Amino acid sequence: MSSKAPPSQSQGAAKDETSTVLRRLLLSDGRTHWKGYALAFVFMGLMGACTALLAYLMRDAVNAIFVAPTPQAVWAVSGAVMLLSIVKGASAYGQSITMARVGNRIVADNQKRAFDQILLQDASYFAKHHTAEITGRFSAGANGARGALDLIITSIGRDALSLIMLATVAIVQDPFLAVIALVVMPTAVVGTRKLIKKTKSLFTSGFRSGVQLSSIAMEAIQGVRTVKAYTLEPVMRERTHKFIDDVEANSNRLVRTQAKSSPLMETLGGLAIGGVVLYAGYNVIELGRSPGQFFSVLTALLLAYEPAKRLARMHVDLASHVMGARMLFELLDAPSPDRDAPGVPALPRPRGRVEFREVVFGYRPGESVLRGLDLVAEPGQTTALVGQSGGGKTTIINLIERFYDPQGGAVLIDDIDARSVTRSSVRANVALVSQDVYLFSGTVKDNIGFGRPGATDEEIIAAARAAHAHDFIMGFENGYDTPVGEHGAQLSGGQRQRIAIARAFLKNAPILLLDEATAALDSESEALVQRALNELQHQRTTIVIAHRLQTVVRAHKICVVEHGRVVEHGTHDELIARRGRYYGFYFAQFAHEQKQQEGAEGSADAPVDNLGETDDARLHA
Ligand SMILES: Nc1ncnc2c1ncn2[C@@H]1O[C@H](COP(=O)(O)OP(=O)(O)OP(=O)(O)O)[C@@H](O)[C@H]1O
Repeated sequence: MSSKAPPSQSQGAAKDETSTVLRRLLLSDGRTHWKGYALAFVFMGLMGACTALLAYLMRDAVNAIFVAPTPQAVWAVSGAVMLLSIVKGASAYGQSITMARVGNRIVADNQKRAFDQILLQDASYFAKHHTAEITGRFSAGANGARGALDLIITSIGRDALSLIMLATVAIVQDPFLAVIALVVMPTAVVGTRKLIKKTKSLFTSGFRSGVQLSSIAMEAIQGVRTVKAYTLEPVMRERTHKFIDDVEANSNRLVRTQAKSSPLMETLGGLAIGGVVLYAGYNVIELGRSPGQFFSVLTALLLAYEPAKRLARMHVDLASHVMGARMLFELLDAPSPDRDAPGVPALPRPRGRVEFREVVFGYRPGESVLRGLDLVAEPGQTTALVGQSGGGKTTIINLIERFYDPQGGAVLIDDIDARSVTRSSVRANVALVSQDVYLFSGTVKDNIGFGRPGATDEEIIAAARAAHAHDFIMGFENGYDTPVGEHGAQLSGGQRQRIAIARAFLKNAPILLLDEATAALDSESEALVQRALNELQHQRTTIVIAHRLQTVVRAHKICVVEHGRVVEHGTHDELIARRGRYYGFYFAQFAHEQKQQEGAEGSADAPVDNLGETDDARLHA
């Protein structure tokens, strides 16, 4: 199947797209900042007028010096030239300051809008799009919007205005000479259409390779421990260098394409000036006319050269900005699935009963992960989810947090369908502590404080004490003001966990979700974290995912989740007595741990805590 549209159609579409993007930019950011742009326009008009007057004065300057030398005239002309230059310089300053301020504001506004929109995306969006692509759109988009508006305003305000005024000077001085100048401009614009198309496609492929480059560089940096541990440096270097080369080659192609409009202008400009010299020479030498006129037109032409060149390639330069702005609009126009419908009430603080009623859910169409799952977690009790890997335990947690909504059945909190209340009110009543603790750059205090923005220092310290984190925090030289490093890199796994638990203490939500919170810790850290967790669970509805069954034997209820259903539930003793799936898991794990303790060869590599890897035959032994 060919993806290429017929040339005329695609050209039409590209033109349409450009004008749609520009219209939208002018009506949104352009309209918002019209006062700033109007001021910049005034400065640009002044600059154009000064430029034109300078060209005009060339006639009097030449005549006052060479044709009929008069000291007073020379003084007058040079004074006027100086004055005009001062006004022009001041206007140029005013114009660039105004444009920069407006431009920076547009970038800032659009980045805010884009970021807010990113936050309104749901978990599936982040699963589909790489972080580098999202951040790339975020910055390229905002800068594209600014660049496109900048270019249009300066092209019209500065270049077109200067050009018109200079053309007027040329016409006033010598209409015939002016005609030569006026022929140049439109001719120079012809032939840029192809360049525009090429620029757009190069911009898009450049953006793509840029995103790929940032993503692999980002991954290599974030996963630097794995890279070093597996001596993957050469592989990473090769992959990254290849993308860097691609980006470089693409940038060179883009510059070459955009620069192609210059030689055209260069040639035409030269021809025009040559023509003017010939005509003027004939007039002065053969017909005895004053050279002042000729110099004035020549100056006007020379001064018109740069703005004309910029105008001639404006369309080509605009193309990449338009593509950037389009990316921004695509992001801003994306649906906001994580936004609540207007008028949806908030969930009142619940007692914390969580019920899954025949819940059906899949991440991808046609692939059910939860298949009519029923589950009840009673208020104030601990309910453990155990079962094979991929059975759907984390998915259950994702649905309670409303990271996703079920496609069938309902998740109820105190008998209220979670979909009928705002997402933020559901999340405000749920605290999640998982194996991968995410710490933000900032201090220990900031990170605990995220549990409840606005909490006082005393409350933060109390939460840290409850999480058995206070002592190690006070052991740091700067105590609570110690920076945690990127992603908490300056803390140990157990310390990060306890900060996360302190955050959950501070949040004080009635529902607590623990997703294998102690799985990654050594036994010493685990004991401390477990103590903190036990205290955190007190009087809260706790749903805990655990692969290490020892950690959940005291749970009020244990549910075995398999293939998206609860296949067995009860207390540890009940399930052991039943001799079903749980019984098999438990004894297989118990036997495995004992074997490990005895130092049995070969068993150390087998996963202790991953029920999915356990042999079924052994389970039922
Ligand atoms: N974002 C996602 N997109 C598509 N499929 C997903 C996504 N997250 C999970 N899955 C799939 O859903 C199924 C259930 O995953 P889930 O993480 O809930 O299992 P789990 O019981 O928690 O497993 P484990 O014990 O290994 O953590 C798996 O088959 C997994 O591949």
